[in-house]
Amino acid sequence: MNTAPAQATQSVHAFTQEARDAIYHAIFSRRDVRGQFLPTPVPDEVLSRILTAAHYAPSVGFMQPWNFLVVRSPETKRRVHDAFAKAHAEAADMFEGDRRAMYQRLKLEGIMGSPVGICVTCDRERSGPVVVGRTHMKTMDLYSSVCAVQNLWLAARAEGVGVGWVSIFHPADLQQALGIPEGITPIAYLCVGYVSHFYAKPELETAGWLPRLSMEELVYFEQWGQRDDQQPLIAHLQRDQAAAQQSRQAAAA
Ligand SMILES: Cc1cc2c(cc1C)N(C[C@H](O)[C@H](O)[C@H](O)COP(=O)(O)O)c1[nH]c(=O)[nH]c(=O)c1N2
Repeated sequence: MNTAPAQATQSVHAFTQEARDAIYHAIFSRRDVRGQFLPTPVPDEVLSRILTAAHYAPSVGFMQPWNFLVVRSPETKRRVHDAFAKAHAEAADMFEGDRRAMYQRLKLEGIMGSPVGICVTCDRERSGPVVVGRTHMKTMDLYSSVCAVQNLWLAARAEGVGVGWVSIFHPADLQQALGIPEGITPIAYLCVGYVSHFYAKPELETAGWLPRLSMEELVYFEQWGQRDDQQPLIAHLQRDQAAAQQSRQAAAA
């Protein structure tokens, strides 16, 4: 992907081309990993870098509402897996016909197979009831913890470590499995570990569950729903999405 802006608009603050390429490479080759985990332990120095990256995420009112609960024991993982299995069986019944059969064939977790689990949480009371930026949109603290997850996910990809997000739980069951008190919201249970390979495409895309959407369908101008193919931005988006597709294939090869 040609990530370099035209020379005239190059910011003096921009990273070098090599550094920018590395960032985009992490973004486009990051995958949700469910099944290719290796038993190789993730060294603490690597885990520490990944968790520190998570902690440097943006947060509403600088609330930093997250905690990171590291799970290594098979007994704890088993409890988490039991909670998943219950919700997963219920989830299958929510899909109809062919979709149900297809859902049942999907692998949607790597809880026992990954060496480390990390539960990212949100403490909604962390900095008191009135938070800068959360005064009117109350879920901003939850989104902040999600930002931490994304930082963690990208840092892990750069370290060659796979991450798989599991969200098929009754939250109360996950809380019970991990001893998380009622006032703390579980945001993500992440399966973390080295992998044999990263797939080029999302597994749900490969399975035919859903395709990747085109950028030009998603970008509106001035008013909701207003598309404009004549905007020069659209041609750039088409080129960059095509390049992103190619770069992920090259990365997988
Ligand atoms: C909030 C949230 C929750 C979940 C996910 C993601 C996110 C953002 N994903 C992963 C999801 O299926 C995956 O990101 C998409 O299919 C796109 O694939 P890549 O992440 O690009 O590989 C996910 N995957 C899975 O196997 N079991 C799950 O329960 C979940 N839950």
